[in-house]
Amino acid sequence: MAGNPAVNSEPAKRKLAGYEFYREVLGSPKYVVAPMVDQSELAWRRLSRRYGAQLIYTPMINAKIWADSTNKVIRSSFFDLDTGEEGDPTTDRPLIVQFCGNDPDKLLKSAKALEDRCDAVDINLGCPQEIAKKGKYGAFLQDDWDLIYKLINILHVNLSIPVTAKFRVFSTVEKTVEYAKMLERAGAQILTCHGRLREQRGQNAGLADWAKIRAVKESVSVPVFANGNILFQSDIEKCLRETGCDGVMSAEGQLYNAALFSGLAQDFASKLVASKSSSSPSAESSHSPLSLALSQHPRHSDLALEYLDIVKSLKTRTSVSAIKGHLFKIMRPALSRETDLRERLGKVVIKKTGSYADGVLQPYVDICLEMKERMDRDEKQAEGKSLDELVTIDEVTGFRVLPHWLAQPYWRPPRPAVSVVPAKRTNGTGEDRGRDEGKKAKLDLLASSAVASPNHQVVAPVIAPVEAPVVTV
Ligand SMILES: Cc1cc2nc3c(=O)[nH]c(=O)nc-3n(C[C@H](O)[C@H](O)[C@H](O)COP(=O)(O)O)c2cc1C
Repeated sequence: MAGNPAVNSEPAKRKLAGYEFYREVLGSPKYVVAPMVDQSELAWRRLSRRYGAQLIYTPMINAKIWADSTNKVIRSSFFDLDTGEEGDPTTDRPLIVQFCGNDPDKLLKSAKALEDRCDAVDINLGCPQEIAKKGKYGAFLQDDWDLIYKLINILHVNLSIPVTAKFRVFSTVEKTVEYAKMLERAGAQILTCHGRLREQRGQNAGLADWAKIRAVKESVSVPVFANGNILFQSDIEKCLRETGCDGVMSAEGQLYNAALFSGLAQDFASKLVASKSSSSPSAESSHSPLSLALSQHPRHSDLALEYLDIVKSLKTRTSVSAIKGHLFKIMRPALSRETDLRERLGKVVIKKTGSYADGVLQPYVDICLEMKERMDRDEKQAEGKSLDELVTIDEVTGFRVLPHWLAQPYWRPPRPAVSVVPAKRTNGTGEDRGRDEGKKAKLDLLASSAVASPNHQVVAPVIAPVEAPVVTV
């Protein structure tokens, strides 16, 4: 049943709701890939599912543009209905399609067009960008609760599938909780709580506040996903424990390492470890630190080539900007040293239309193959050393840096300098940030995680792409 007793209007026909929907339709996903403009596209979703992602959101679709446009090219740049690949029941599910917008009728019209191609429709209430301010959507709806209620409720009542919502926190726990309850009353059947404020974006992104996420989880009865502060696998378990949430959603951490979730879902673990350890030069046991590292942090040039193979195999056209963006991020650990390859990657020009058959993507493939050759060379040179010997600690953040041939998170040097404050809670949030204890941070932060060592909280280790400004939508 659409069983939220607080909901005003009941949907026209029965559909699963809340935990029933979460379990029976979605399969109780814990490891979730975030909606990302130009980055959670079909090809990336295929790759991510191979590496343990259990639920994925599409990039946000502008409901006004979709509803107003009859142009097939424009529409298919958001979601390709023709090939049948997007939302395919066997290869692209579970899938949540995300929309942004501020007009209930247009939102409904757009969502109706895709309701048969996904498991739920999400509303983006978190985008803090200028473009969202101008268009009055995303986080800029945060001040208009009546409108938000209408946006959610019209989908709740009229769609055959559930509606969900992704939102940012307010400056107080009380207001955040009140807001989350309103979203639930309106009919949202899953809430994703991004633990940052609307103002925390770009260089000021800072840390997400897990305490607020926990308060949200405790105050609603629908499933809640926690979003923010996930760089390494160790952060995932910690986040689930400290927020009590049903799942963890990652955006940037997963973009830099598509294997962020690998091995976490049980049935997936054995498959992955088997395939990766067989190609491990050391042929160590699958429980050895090295093979563990390889399953969680595969060789990035392999991931890049695998991604390109997927792009080539699809009838759905992946945008050139998406491909380039992914390659820069995936191979980032080595691009800062292989500067000629970085330059070549930046200069590749591919036509913005047409199929990728017949070697159109060969310039990218060549760069990745060249990268692979160089990484194999470097790895060979390190043969005989244990992973522990190869791991270094970033001077500024104190985080682990794995060998440069392995996929791993990237964080830009924090601005201003890393600040550390005594932790009042152990949730690793930025809520109590303040005093700058300068270099002490470097010594304290030998943790393998994005969030804090037990006694201190890091402020501002935000991951950012090297080739483009940060987008925290
Ligand atoms: C490249 C990129 C594109 C994004 N696009 C969207 C989007 O379309 N919709 C949305 O709700 N959030 C979007 N976001 C925000 C993420 O979904 C997520 O809330 C945010 O990055 C915080 O998660 P993280 O700390 O794991 O990166 C985007 C983030 C990035 C990095």
